[in-house]
Amino acid sequence: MSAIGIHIMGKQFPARAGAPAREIFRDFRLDVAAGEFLVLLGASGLGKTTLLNIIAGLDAEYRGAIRFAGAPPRIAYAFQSPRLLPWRTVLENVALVLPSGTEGQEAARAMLADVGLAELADAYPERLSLGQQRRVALARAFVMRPDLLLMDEPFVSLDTASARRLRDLLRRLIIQHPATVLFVTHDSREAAALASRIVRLEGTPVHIARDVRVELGVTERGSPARLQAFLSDAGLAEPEALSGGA
Ligand SMILES: Nc1ncnc2c1ncn2[C@@H]1O[C@H](COP(=O)(O)OP(=O)(O)OP(=O)(O)O)[C@@H](O)[C@H]1O
Repeated sequence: MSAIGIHIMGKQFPARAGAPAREIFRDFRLDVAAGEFLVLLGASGLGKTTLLNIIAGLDAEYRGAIRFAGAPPRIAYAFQSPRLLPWRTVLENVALVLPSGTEGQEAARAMLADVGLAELADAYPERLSLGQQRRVALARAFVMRPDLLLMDEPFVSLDTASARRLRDLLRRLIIQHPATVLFVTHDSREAAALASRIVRLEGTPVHIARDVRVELGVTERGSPARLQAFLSDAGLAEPEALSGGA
């Protein structure tokens, strides 16, 4: 697990294709405690993916620093789309992130069983539904035993029931394999269903509008009415219904 200190003094994107230059972050600070399940909630286009990319080390074009307590963490990143390699089987897609050899294959097979896909190990991704592909992406993230798990809207575009099943699966996986999680979504009910802490981001440049601890039990997290009540009390309620709601 991993404690993280984020300080982005400046991050801009230059003008492109008619869009003006944009300052995404200016003197932005966020500390994340080890073992926290932190959901970053915010509207589309705000800079949430940019923040994950900076933390992951994929985007180094910013001023500031990301500090990790202790040894550099093992980071897994679940992207918005599952990003499976179509020419590799499901098993190979999961084993890809592990050293080659029998042990890796066995670990990948066990993780596929954990996400309920043992029978599809030898299938190719094109045969899988979007929900199944997202399960493979979860397996690929967890099989490397990450200290820090970055998740960028990993359940977007799923129907309500599939999104709920995947959230239940994610909660179970986190209990089995504890990690610090930074999870991006624009869906406040999804945030309340999963988070130990919700940080709502707003504005350009981005600032923290709300920073709320979530202390709901498993039963409460499964109740849309209870989640809605929590969100209203916390000042996080959305005016409109959102896709993939809890
Ligand atoms: N490489 C780039 N060059 C120029 N602008 C970019 C680039 N990447 C992102 N942007 C712009 O920066 C802003 C933030 O993008 P980002 O993808 O981080 O937002 P987001 O909050 O994750 O949105 P979404 O929920 O839609 O994914 C957007 O306006 C986007 O168009």
